[in-house]
Amino acid sequence: MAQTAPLIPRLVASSIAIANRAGEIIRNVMSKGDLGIVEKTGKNDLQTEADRSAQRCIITSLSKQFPSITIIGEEDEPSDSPVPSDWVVSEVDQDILRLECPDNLQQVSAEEVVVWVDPLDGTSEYTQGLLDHVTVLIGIAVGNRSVAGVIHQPYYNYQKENEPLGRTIWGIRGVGVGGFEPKAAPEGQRIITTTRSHSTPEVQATLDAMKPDNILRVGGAGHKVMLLIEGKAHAYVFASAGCKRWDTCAPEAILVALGGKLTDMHGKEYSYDKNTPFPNKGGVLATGKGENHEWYLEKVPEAIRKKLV
Ligand SMILES: O=P(O)(O)O[C@H]1[C@H](O)[C@@H](O)[C@H](OP(=O)(O)O)[C@@H](O)[C@H]1O
Ligand SMILES: [Mg+2]
Ligand SMILES: [Mg+2]
Ligand SMILES: [Mg+2]
Repeated sequence: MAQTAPLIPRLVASSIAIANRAGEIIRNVMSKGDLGIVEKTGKNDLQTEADRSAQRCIITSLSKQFPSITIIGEEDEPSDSPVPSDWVVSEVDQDILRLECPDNLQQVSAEEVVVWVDPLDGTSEYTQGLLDHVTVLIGIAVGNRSVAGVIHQPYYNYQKENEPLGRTIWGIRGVGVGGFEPKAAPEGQRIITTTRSHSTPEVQATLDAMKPDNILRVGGAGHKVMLLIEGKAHAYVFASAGCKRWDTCAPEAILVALGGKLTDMHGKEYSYDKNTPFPNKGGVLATGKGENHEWYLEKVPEAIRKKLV
């Protein structure tokens, strides 16, 4: 079966198993208690042993299984960093291989594929114990479009007894989503999710212009999109640079597979081409299925929009 399925479902099937292993590694680092925190260049921009190890697991496993694809990971890691053999995943999720693949994804070649890896999204929150903000993101692009994605939540259910710890959700444009129950956000309200640690006067002014009933300030790009697809928020609004392609590639594919949308503050979709610069300089506007994306775009103050280029 694995040999006969097209490349994109095979990549998703492998990414699910790999993201699960990365999640175990992230939990193990936390349990051992030595996070090995390094400060990177930006505000609240940290890297831990969990980010480094999870990325090694993901990139080594993906490149062994798919030697000709391009893989771009968030963390700068020496290519000869040691990778224990039990971090190299060869399992695949068999259910994904049985899915019907749409015509436009049938013939994709490995050379057209770019995989954007955020081994641990929500690192600051991880170091602060806000564990439900943490995700592992594996986004799959063909050419410049995000077409499929996997979001793993290593700490899903961590405060519940007798419930399985962690879960993995996936989405493929034109196929659908799995691993969770999609839900619409409540009618007659406007709930917006945004940054908890990178706010600016422009970010706040944009939120104010949208007159939300409630603002959910949480960490992690993956976590914020999860709030949209599980019906806890109507829009994710971040009128600032700072987010990167590996933050949005996987969430965008899952959101779009469900009928939502993710663009910059000009309404333009981001390119996920292998040569594209990493920063999402135009900000992030993501809306759930049935939301009027244009309405949110129109509310962005013009002076703020102009700065986001
Ligand atoms: O993978 P990390 O570095 O944890 O990813 C960051 C994002 O780059 C950043 O945009 C998010 O900012 P906000 O939460 O302030 O929106 C941050 O949470 C992480 O996801
Ligand atoms: Mg980071
Ligand atoms: Mg991230
Ligand atoms: Mg990260």
